[in-house]
Amino acid sequence: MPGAATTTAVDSRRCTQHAEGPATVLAIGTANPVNIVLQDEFANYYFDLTKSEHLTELKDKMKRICDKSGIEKRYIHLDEELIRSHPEIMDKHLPSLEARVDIAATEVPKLAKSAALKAIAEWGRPATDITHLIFSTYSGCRAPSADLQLASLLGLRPSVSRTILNLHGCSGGGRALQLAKELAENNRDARVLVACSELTLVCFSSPDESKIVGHGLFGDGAGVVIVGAGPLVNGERPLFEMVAASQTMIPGTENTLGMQASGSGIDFHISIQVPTLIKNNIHQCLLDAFQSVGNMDPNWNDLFWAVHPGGRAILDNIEGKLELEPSKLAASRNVLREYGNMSGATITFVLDELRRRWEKEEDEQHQPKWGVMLAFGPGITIETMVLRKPISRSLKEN
Ligand SMILES: CC(=O)CC(=O)SCCNC(=O)CCNC(=O)[C@H](O)C(C)(C)COP(=O)(O)OP(=O)(O)OC[C@H]1O[C@@H](n2cnc3c(N)ncnc32)[C@H](O)[C@@H]1OP(=O)(O)O
Repeated sequence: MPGAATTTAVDSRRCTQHAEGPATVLAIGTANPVNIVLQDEFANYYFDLTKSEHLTELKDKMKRICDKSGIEKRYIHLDEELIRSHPEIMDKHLPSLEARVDIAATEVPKLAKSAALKAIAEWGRPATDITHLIFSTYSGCRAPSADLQLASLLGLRPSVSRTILNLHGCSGGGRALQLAKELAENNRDARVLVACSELTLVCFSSPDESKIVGHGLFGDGAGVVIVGAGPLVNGERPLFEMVAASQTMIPGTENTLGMQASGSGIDFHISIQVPTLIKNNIHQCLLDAFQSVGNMDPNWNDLFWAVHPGGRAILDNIEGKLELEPSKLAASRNVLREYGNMSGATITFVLDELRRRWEKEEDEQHQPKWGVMLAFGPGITIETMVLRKPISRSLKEN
């Protein structure tokens, strides 16, 4: 009977639809715009660009922030030429959201494509083998959105299962990676392309006391990670095992970190309390994460660390609170120094930096086996993922 045959097929599919192994990161690619701004020249560059030289106190404050930021350079798509063709971006009294969204609609997926091509090349399989796409950005204000654009730019199959995450801010990368883990483990043979692409263009504005810290820290970049669970196929190489992931928010902090669309672009707010709030809550958050995998009393210095470098003070506070050796946050500090805070894309750069450091180290035996990834965003939301270095790189041939 056709009905019985269908039921049998559905039941049998339910038994076999899950992956055999844990989700793993299989490849990472990153990209930045070509325009580089040096941090020790940023105050002059920014106040000149925005014709705000007369705001001397604010400019001095920007210099102090830049000096203490731990950043050496940032990549910023917005340059003088773009501003000349869109003067409304500089004038908060003129509507500019439409112009910003128009530019971002092209540039955000384009930057993601550059990162994705590198990740796909490392992965070694055709782009048409991607089954799921998750795109995270704070620049999206239209549909169809950047996920569809990227799928077309990469020639993904029309049936690729797409999800767009919008305005998760700096925790967007962490959120997207958790979703990728769930998809990979629950859908046999799924290969999930996670793309995070961020351009400060949508929130760029002339100097303003309330946004000065963001303008002093944020940069542009895109990171792409390909995630898949076993059985891995010939050529696939696991970089990180994604052991367990969780999201939590710090109660009562809804108004401390946020973004909102306005006529003149995306407005943002970053409270001076953010580093302290993270410091006060990080220990319990980590204990919960490690207890969920049966490790009741982890030694934090035995782990490797991939922490979103939201700002130098956030890294300092985490290091101090957990009494971490200075080397533990070296990958995060290096990414902060070389790129600034690229919001949701930053965590992919940190993972990339970590694995590159491992590749250069000769003494693989003494590298930590377990690690943790942390990303922070509006809420304040903390995305945590317990990671593990893949036990074996020997793969199942097919
Ligand atoms: C958007 C998202 O989704 C998630 C994110 O990642 S949001 C970004 C998260 N990042 C942060 O919250 C920034 C963390 N802060 C820092 O890294 C550091 O405070 C800093 C680099 C900005 C300054 O370094 P510091 O060691 O604290 O120096 P400090 O001398 O205390 O501060 C320098 C100036 O910055 C000001 N400042 C620091 N944080 C500020 C904030 N959030 N807003 C406004 N001003 C701020 C201070 O008041 C001080 O001003 P004055 O010099 O006029 O007194």
